[in-house]
Amino acid sequence: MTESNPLLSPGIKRQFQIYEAGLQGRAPAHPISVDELARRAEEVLAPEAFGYLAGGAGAEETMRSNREAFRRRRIVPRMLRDVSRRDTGVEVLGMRLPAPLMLAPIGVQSILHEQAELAVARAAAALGVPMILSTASSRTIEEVAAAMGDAPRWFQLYWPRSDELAASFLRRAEAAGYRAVVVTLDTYLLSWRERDLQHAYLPFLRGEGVANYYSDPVFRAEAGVDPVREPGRAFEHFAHVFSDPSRTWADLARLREATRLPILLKGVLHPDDARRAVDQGAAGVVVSNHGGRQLDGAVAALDALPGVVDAVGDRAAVLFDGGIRRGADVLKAMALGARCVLLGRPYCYGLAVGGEQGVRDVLANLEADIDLTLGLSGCASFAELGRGHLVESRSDPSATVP
Ligand SMILES: Cc1cc2nc3c(=O)[nH]c(=O)nc-3n(C[C@H](O)[C@H](O)[C@H](O)COP(=O)(O)O)c2cc1C
Ligand SMILES: O=C(O)C(=O)c1ccccc1
Repeated sequence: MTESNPLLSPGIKRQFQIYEAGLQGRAPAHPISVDELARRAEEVLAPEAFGYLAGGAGAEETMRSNREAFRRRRIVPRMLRDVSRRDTGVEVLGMRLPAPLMLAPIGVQSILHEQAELAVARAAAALGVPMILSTASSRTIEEVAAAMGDAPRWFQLYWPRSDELAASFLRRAEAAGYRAVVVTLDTYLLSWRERDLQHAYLPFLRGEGVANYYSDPVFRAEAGVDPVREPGRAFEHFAHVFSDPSRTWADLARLREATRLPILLKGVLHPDDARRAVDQGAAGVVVSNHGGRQLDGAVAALDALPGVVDAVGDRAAVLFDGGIRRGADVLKAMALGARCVLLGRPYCYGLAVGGEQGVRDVLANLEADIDLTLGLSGCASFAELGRGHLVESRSDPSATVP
């Protein structure tokens, strides 16, 4: 009955679904709280896989500060503003999204679930949430596209040492219907990750996350070996070609020439870098510190957002990731000027615990929470939201001194 009422918003529908199931004695299949879901993921995953997923660089200060920056900001809601009909939709690079949400590129998902990126792709397609597929995925560009039909998808590029290999990845992504390229800039070196070092665990060394490389004709030609017959030598070439720390802004023009797709640069934190990205033709930037997994000590992603938004203005889209866990986080990032946010670890916890259904539940719950949070802030759409809806408290009220 509640399902068919057209006046009910997605948030209210989801609440009723869950409460009505409760009347029939059925509890939600998966934890509603992302923190609880992470604890469940820790139970089902091998310790080294969970450590890889949940961990960050160094002392994990930046990872923690991503969350702390959200806690420091509080919403000041407005009253009596007729929010009976709400629209959580936004437009990103000409694409209409039901909510300001996309799936962040996350590599090597085979360490989390047997269906890996295919389960995530199906969940994303079902909910209309665009997926950004990692270069380091465990399933290929083409396999993931086939699992998505015509649902929206972007491709994340780890910019390899070889321009020919980069061009080949971009050709494959174009041919497989990916509509934009997100070039990740912050991973030209692998950071010092203490959990992974303690477990002596690196997924690639175990043959994970190399599917797009080993299936690529240019990679195979350049490696000069058949990855199936000589996995050791193929891996050596992968390690050599994966990234190039000597790259500079001057290289960007060549990358742009290699594709017709719009390019976004991910890992931008400084306003001058954002300006430079846009000056050189980027369609957007993703304000991100890689979920605190790269430079420990780096600024919290949310603290970097307003400066980048001011530098870019309306010349390009500013996307955001790092620490998004619930609707209020999405609202705060949007209030500071993000066009939309990328969700990282939470959907992977859902994948680990419940496969495709686990990811669907995470997304449906978050979309519901976004709808209700927008309404309770006194806004009928994100166009009504601005910096005036936030205050910053001087210190984190829940911070603890260890
Ligand atoms: C296990 C793991 C793998 C990741 N792999 C990639 C990747 O292949 N490419 C990329 O651009 N970012 C990658 N990231 C970073 C995410 O895209 C994103 O920036 C980050 O997870 C956002 O923070 P959150 O997890 O707090 O939401 C990875 C993150 C995690 C946790
Ligand atoms: O682990 C990561 O954070 C990450 O970005 C990555 C890098 C290379 C391959 C797979 C994932």
